[in-house]
Amino acid sequence: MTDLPAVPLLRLDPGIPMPARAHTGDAGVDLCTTVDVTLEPGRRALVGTGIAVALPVGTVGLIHPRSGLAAKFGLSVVNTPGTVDAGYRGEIKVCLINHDPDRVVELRRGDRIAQLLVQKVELVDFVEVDSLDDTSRGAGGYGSSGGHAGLVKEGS
Ligand SMILES: O=c1ccn([C@H]2C[C@H](O)[C@@H](COP(=O)(O)OP(=O)(O)OP(=O)(O)O)O2)c(=O)[nH]1
Ligand SMILES: [Mg+2]
Repeated sequence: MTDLPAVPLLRLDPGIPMPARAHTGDAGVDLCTTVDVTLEPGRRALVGTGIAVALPVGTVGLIHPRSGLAAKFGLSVVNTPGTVDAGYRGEIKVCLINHDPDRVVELRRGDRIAQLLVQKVELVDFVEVDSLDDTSRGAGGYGSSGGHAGLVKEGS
């Protein structure tokens, strides 16, 4: 399903299973926490996954939240998606955050807490210039195309 060779993966914690896809064709492999974590509302924690990888140059690992945990418990990743550089050989870690305003999130060692996607990435160079070409968007951004009126109620 890919023209890339299998990615070398070191299991730093033998008690944690190989990352795996829940279903054939899934974009990501699930990552587990190596530690129990209790996250009070609004709190975050950096947790280990027990794995290290050697991604091919020209690819990047992206750490995404799991949608089920996000929808059910408000659990997400602070820096989503986390960036795992091809040259990184340390343990992949995940900076989890509890976005739920009221409920504590309790995670146990071995729970699947996030997912790792591997994508090809262009390693472009940058060249300094004096001006940029004209486009219809120009410098417009951050809502310049409209569509936000009425989304926020007066006084909120
Ligand atoms: O969710 C993440 C994000 C990053 N990393 C590791 C792999 C990545 O290659 C390295 C550096 O990440 P990043 O470049 O996002 O962090 P930084 O704050 O810029 O650190 P550095 O100065 O080390 O680049 O940390 C993780 O294990 N998990
Ligand atoms: Mg960096």
